[in-house]
Amino acid sequence: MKKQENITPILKITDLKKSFGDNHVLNGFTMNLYEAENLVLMGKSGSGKSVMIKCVVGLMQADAGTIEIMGKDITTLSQKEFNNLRTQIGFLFQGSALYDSMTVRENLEFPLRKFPEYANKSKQLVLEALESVGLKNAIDLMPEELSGGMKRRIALARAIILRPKIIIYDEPTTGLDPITAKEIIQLMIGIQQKFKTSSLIITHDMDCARVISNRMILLIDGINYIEGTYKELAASKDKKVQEFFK
Ligand SMILES: Nc1ncnc2c1ncn2[C@@H]1O[C@H](COP(=O)(O)OP(=O)(O)OP(=O)(O)O)[C@@H](O)[C@H]1O
Repeated sequence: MKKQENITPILKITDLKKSFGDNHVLNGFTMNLYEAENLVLMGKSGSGKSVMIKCVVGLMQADAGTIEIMGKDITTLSQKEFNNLRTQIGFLFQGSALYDSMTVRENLEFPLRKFPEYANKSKQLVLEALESVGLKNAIDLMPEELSGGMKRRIALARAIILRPKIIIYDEPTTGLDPITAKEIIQLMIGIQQKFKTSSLIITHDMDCARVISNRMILLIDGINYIEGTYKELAASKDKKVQEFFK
């Protein structure tokens, strides 16, 4: 992989700290996400991955440290500026999180509602997003009529509908059978290539990490304990690192 040191990261987290009483979850976590890369973040259950993401999207305030999205320190932004910046981030949540009472079309239109500028284009954006995940024909179906893999695809279509620069995937393959999981991984790779998005992928799925990652970070003891390619990390002699590759 090419050297990234001289390129400005699209997401830059520096020395992030967050504690809940005596529970020191993030102890100076630092990471950079670069343009058009697939970065996998791994950490044991309870290691602070969700806390970190919540800080990035403004759902939680860090105790210390900085978060820069596309060169802007989020703590210095007004709510309006921050909301605008957040449209540059798409999410694929654990378990797809579709609204059960809405059709696929309505689920996809939902993130567009807040933006009057998309009112005229919404039909086209919905169709393009569905086409990107190969499910144009599912537009009028209800979520209950979709398989788990289809739901995940629709959730992915919703994540990319505003053409975000960054996509955060939270456990994208959890709950899927191995074949469907592979299909979703291939789709994620395809989307990254088509839209040149930068992806931060939180996963416990080693197969997913091996196939998709350009780079990996292990969140251990509240810090970026080690980062490198899958191969580099898999070859580590460090016991804490080896535990992930057993
Ligand atoms: N709002 C909160 N109040 C108190 N403690 C919290 C809060 N949110 C998270 N924590 C604690 O922070 C720690 C990290 O939780 P977090 O949800 O970030 O883990 P995670 O790495 O995402 O785990 P998993 O892989 O299971 O999703 C846990 O000890 C959790 O109990």
